[in-house]
Amino acid sequence: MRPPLHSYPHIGSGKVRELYSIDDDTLLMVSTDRISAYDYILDTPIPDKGRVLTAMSFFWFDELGVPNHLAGGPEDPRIPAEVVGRAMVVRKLDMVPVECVARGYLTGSGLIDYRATGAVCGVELPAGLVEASRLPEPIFTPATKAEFGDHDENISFDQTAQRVGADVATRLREATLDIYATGAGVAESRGIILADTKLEFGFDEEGTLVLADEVLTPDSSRYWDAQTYTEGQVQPSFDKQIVRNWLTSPESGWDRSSGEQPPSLPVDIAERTRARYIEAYERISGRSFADWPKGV
Ligand SMILES: C[C@H](c1ccccc1)n1cc(-c2ncnc(N)c2C#N)cn1
Repeated sequence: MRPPLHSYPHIGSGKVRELYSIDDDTLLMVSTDRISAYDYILDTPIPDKGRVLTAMSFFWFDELGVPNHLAGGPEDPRIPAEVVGRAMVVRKLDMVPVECVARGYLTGSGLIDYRATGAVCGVELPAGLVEASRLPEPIFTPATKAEFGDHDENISFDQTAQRVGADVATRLREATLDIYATGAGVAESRGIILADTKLEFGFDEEGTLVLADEVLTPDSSRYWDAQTYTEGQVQPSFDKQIVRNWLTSPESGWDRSSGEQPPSLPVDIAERTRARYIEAYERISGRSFADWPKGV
């Protein structure tokens, strides 16, 4: 008999995820079907988004083979029935207070930093790079963890070392770049570009640096379709572009500059977005989403 979700104290909320305490050493991380766009959490859920992104994290934890915080499988008996398939039982860690970002391409806040300084997080880059340029080699671009709703702030490696020590900063950079390289290589072989990703790490009770949080999901990474990749322009998001295009189309009646909450999504937009998440998972993992557990 699975415990009810309400039997676990709720201890944290992210934009699209919830965190509960199972016991002193274990947490339950639940992914919802919520989707964010243009810094808003939309009021229309994307059916199965939580399950697809959880399936992706389980795939990557398995594929990467590095120490991670998983404490159970997708159907662990501690997972309440209503969230089976979109929850992970994880070891409680002493989390490192740094967002560990790897970038293989120049976009977003990295492009803004580059245009202002010629560098990203203090990493000097060649002149002449533009939106979506592939970098000569992937770079480690850490950031501070922003409060709910704020954007993370990019910091340099030295600033990271001041926060966590030079040795840990070095280990974070190495682990982040290694994981990105593996993820980008697998994605590329499936016709998908992993432009960048954000990882989180923590220390377990033995002092081992452990990969935590979600891993290489479309919520923690930028995924682009390699077939449409064109340097010099903002790339369509593999998973969110359908939503973004509808929200910025006359059909939605929404004005992005208004500061107003976006309207509800039409059913077909939500359904097509669900299909994109499933396509990303199945192409990258080579697994069928139909085989993934589902709660009640
Ligand atoms: C940002 C993220 C979060 C997710 C979902 C909802 C709200 C926050 N979060 C994860 C931990 C965390 N703390 C201790 N041990 C761990 N293994 C983890 C993990 N992962 C703290 N925050």
